[in-house]
Amino acid sequence: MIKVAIVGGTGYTGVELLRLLALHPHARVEVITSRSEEGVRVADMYPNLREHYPILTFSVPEVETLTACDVVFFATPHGVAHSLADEILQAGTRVIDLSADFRLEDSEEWTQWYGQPHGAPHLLSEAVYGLPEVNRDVIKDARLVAVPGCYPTAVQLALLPLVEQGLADPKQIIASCASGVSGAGRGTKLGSLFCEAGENMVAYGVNGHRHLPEIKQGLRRVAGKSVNLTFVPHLVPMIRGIHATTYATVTDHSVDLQALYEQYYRDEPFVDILPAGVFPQTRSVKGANMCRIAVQRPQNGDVVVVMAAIDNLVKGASGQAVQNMNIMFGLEENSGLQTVALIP
Ligand SMILES: NC(=O)C1=CN([C@@H]2O[C@H](COP(=O)(O)OP(=O)(O)OC[C@H]3O[C@@H](n4cnc5c(N)ncnc54)[C@H](OP(=O)(O)O)[C@@H]3O)[C@@H](O)[C@H]2O)C=CC1
Ligand SMILES: CC(=O)N[C@@H](CCC(=O)OP(=O)(O)O)C(=O)O
Repeated sequence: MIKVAIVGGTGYTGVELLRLLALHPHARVEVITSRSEEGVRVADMYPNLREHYPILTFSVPEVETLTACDVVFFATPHGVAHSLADEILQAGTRVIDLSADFRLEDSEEWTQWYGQPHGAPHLLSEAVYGLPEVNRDVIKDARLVAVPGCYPTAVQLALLPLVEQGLADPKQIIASCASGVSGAGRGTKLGSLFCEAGENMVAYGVNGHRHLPEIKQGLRRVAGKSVNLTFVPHLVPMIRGIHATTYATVTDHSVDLQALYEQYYRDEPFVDILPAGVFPQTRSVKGANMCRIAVQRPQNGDVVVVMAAIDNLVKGASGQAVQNMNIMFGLEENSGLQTVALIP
């Protein structure tokens, strides 16, 4: 059994890790941290988990308690993994970070977007970007994995085949995305209140969202050159879900894009290319570690529209984190991830 510690267990991605790992055949959560709920049993805070974690209790442990585990997940705000990752890695325990601390390869760019100094720039060269569809071979041997953000997961999976094959004009790619409110985390925020977000749709970060450099970095790595991306996120009245609609100008009209996408993702357990004319719905991935994608070139014109839907807390965070753990520990990639989406 892989011994797991979760730092930040009371947040939405933390409890989603608990849900997925509860049924994982080869991993057991031994330590779960929280400063605000120290001493409270998981079973008392999250009644859906009662029978799975009857005695596990939130704690504020010494770092030695974390390093007694095989892997530590960080489900914390930016900056927390910076301060602890080095010591944990030095003790021989692996780190899977759900925050953005190790996603950008350039520490100065990170500082510019996250508004604080990078706390562990010396670890960036070994951090592996945990998008298995691109980096599976490197993830296998990684000690430190940076799990992609939710929007970056959806947008990159939507665009990878086009960009890698040089079929999208890099001068102008657009991603218009919508997120459920759980994307903002569990902390009290005015914009997450029911009366604010419950019946409303609003764009934000239009002048520059911190996921923009992450998506551009990922696309640049597969394209071998920079892409000019316009990224506009929206908050919509859902609890979970990301829907990405991406637009690109096609450079070669002779390519059968449906066939390209089916071929590109044919061996991917967690990417589903929908049949032509069927479009992804967020409810078709709710609770599941799955990205459903549709590709369409309206009226056979110059523009291709690629749509992707994920659950921000699963393929957009905790499910992808468990997928990374499975790869790092040589397990079946779908261990503990065979959940079926909830409709309605
Ligand atoms: N929500 C989402 O859809 C996604 C989130 N992410 C990223 O995952 C991370 C967690 O997100 P989410 O679960 O939504 O966040 P939440 O705000 O819901 O939870 C944050 C957790 O971190 C703990 N925490 C806060 N500050 C510290 C600290 N200084 N030291 C230790 N623990 C701390 C909190 O517990 P306590 O205060 O009790 O210690 C809480 O358990 C973030 O970096 C987020 O950006 C990534 C993809 C998707
Ligand atoms: C709705 C909402 O507020 N979403 C968050 C993104 C959540 C996420 O995936 O981001 P990180 O892991 O990079 O923090 C936002 O726009 O900042």
